[in-house]
Amino acid sequence: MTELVIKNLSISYGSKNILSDINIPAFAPGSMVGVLGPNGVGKSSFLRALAGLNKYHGSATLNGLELGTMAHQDRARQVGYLPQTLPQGTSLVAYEAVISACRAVRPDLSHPQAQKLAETTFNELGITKLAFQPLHQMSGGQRQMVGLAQVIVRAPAIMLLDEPTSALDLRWQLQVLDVVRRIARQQQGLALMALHDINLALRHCDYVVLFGNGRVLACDDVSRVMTVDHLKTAYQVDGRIEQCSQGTPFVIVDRLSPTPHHHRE
Ligand SMILES: Nc1ncnc2c1ncn2[C@@H]1O[C@H](COP(=O)(O)OP(=O)(O)OP(=O)(O)O)[C@@H](O)[C@H]1O
Repeated sequence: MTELVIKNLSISYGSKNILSDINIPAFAPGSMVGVLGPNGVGKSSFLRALAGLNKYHGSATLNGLELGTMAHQDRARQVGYLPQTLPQGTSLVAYEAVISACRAVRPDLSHPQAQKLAETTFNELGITKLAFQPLHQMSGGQRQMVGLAQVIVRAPAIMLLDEPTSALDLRWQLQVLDVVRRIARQQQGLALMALHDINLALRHCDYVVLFGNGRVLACDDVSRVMTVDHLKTAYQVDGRIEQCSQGTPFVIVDRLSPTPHHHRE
């Protein structure tokens, strides 16, 4: 059971307000949640706040515990965060990096158990070929997948993934989102993912939180969240919401909106 409840949350840097009045009711456990919105709206800041890396006002509780003040070790166990840009990496090989991520927060596992878990995770993500490659010799996409493996082995209640597919080609985007979905379902946890590709989000998420103009424009079931108005308000584009032959909504962008809404600084 994983319950994330966000009430009157706001995030600012100094006197600069980024997001305010964020109220998000609990999502059904096992859900994939897309965090969408234009560049600079605050998606990363929001995920970082939930990960305990940015201060916030208001409340964000995980199973009743305030994320901002949770003990470091508890948060490391409960909250898995994948940053947007991963460090260049060390000369550690992927397998070692994943095992040490696991051992850091799961003293419950013996070394052989951690090894087994790392192997299973590499298999599941389809990246066994990378296991013995040093991180600093990897491509951006390969490092992104190893970073995700580090999150997955920790088996957190919530995964906060900042653009987890940004460096991945089409096939790997699907592979990664399928694995994240399976894990979220199995563990009855939550995966919150900042995504730029609206159609990828509409296809893979259960819910979408859409930020625009410093607040939540919409937070709803994926089938209802995206509207022509929201596209215009959030992204200043004119577009349409169509349905593909399999019933999934998708967005077609026709043009930039002729009368752009005020752009947030
Ligand atoms: N450490 C910081 N100090 C001051 N301002 C910051 C800091 N980090 C981010 N910002 C500002 O906060 C706003 C939100 O940034 P954030 O990275 O959260 O947006 P985003 O929605 O993730 O953007 P993108 O889609 O481009 O990654 C931006 O205006 C950015 O300039």
